[in-house]
Amino acid sequence: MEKFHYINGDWVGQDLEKLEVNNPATGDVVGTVPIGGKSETKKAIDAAHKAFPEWSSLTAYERSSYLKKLHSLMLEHEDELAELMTIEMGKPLHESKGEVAYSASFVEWFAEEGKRVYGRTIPPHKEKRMMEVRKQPVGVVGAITPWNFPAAMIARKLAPALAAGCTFVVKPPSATPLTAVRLVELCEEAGIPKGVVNLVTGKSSEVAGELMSNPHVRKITFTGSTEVGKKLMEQSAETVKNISLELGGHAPIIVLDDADIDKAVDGVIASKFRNGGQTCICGNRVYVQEKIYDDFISKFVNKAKELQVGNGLEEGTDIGPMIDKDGYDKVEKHVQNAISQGAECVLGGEGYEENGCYFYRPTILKDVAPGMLIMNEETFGPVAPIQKVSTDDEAIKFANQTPFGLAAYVFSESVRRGNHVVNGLDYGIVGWNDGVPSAAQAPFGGMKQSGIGREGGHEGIEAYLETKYVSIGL
Ligand SMILES: NC(=O)C1=CN([C@@H]2O[C@H](COP(=O)(O)OP(=O)(O)OC[C@H]3O[C@@H](n4cnc5c(N)ncnc54)[C@H](OP(=O)(O)O)[C@@H]3O)[C@@H](O)[C@H]2O)C=CC1
Ligand SMILES: O=C(O)CCCC(=O)O
Repeated sequence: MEKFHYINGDWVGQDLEKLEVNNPATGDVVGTVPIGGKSETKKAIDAAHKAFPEWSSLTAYERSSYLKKLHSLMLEHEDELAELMTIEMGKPLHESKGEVAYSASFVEWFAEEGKRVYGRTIPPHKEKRMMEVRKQPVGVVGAITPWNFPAAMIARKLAPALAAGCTFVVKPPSATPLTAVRLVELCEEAGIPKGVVNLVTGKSSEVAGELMSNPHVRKITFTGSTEVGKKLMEQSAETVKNISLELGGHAPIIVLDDADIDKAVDGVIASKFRNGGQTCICGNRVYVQEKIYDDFISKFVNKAKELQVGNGLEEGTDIGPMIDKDGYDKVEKHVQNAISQGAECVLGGEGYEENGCYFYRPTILKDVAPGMLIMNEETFGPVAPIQKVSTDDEAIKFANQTPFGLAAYVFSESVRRGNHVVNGLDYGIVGWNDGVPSAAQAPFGGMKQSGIGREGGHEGIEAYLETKYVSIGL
């Protein structure tokens, strides 16, 4: 499968050197994309800049109808998009299907939300004066996206940007560019005018370098590691760009002793093992109160041991491959570090290599301590470390111990105790008796070093709007 750049409505880059895309479950080459650099990115930005006046002057209703067409096309192509995603990223096919529907839900939500970009009037402090607040699109948007959600992380940036009247240049990840290109093909099929959506694949230092330094780009939206996010924040200072960052997480899961244990086990499995643990809001560590500690662990192990590891295309697979060897090595390092410092492995604890591809078995560690690597650094793999805690306040203290603040979870049947924990958590998203809180209509994003800004919900379109205050003398 040969795919290309999409710049100003043309598929280009046929003459450039190609990057091979591998299936992480088999090692097979499944496609190629061009290795673009500064000059291709500049052309894409110029096209987006040129398309901006016309696109931004359409009515919200006109932009909405393009997005609705895109939404229908995504659902029409659900099976094909899902298969492509599994082939290049590895997640089980049923999760890929879920991701296509999830991605389409952002397009649908923002097709409607664009119609609700309201300004306001302010009571003046003087006679013969009108004061009003208007909203306008921020301008050309540069989006840099990660491999773990190849479709959703583009859709939840592209849809609000386009709905707000912005034009768009996306740099997808090198590991999973094919799904991104297919989505952009559907944008073309939906009739979105040329120059409004552009895509450049290639060297992140060069493509992102141009996006960050080009003065025509007014907004950068990034999902990925905290390390790269910090670099982008520094680089955005030069041209003072509006920036949204959705960065790493280290989600704590607190299971209080009044929790419904079966419900908690299901919630922890859903949170922890979705996408093989390669999700920024996945539970990274579990705190369980002493009274239910042994009972919870035994039920958790019994359920988790049924999870099947393998090729995501095969029926029955629950956990696909790790994205690459670096991802696998990080998981192995965290597990070994915990065991060497006294944690007990009660399930899994190892992975395997097959044809140069890396798989990790669902793993549960008990009696983990706060100082271990796994309790502090993002693991991004199918490992659940469990620490025993006594009081609710002790659980809150440990939950807040890292510099991350994206998602956290609490399982409790008590309104008073659950609410106390929710209030104490320094996190942008909290699932209370809910292991999968994400939804297009809700704000998604983190506090502390997990990022800046929110995607989804009304906040998700605000991120692509400027506020203009107008004072009118009458
Ligand atoms: N918040 C989240 O959802 C995610 C968190 N992570 C965390 O990050 C770890 C590493 O994953 P990784 O894929 O390397 O994440 P990165 O942050 O490196 O990659 C995310 C995106 O940023 C691009 N990128 C990489 N380096 C730069 C740079 N210097 N300047 C601008 N853009 C850059 C990548 O491009 P390219 O692919 O071409 O290098 C990709 O498009 C994971 O193990 C996980 O802990 C990872 C992915 C998502
Ligand atoms: O950044 C991620 O890891 C993707 C988040 C998936 C979700 O929206 O739940």
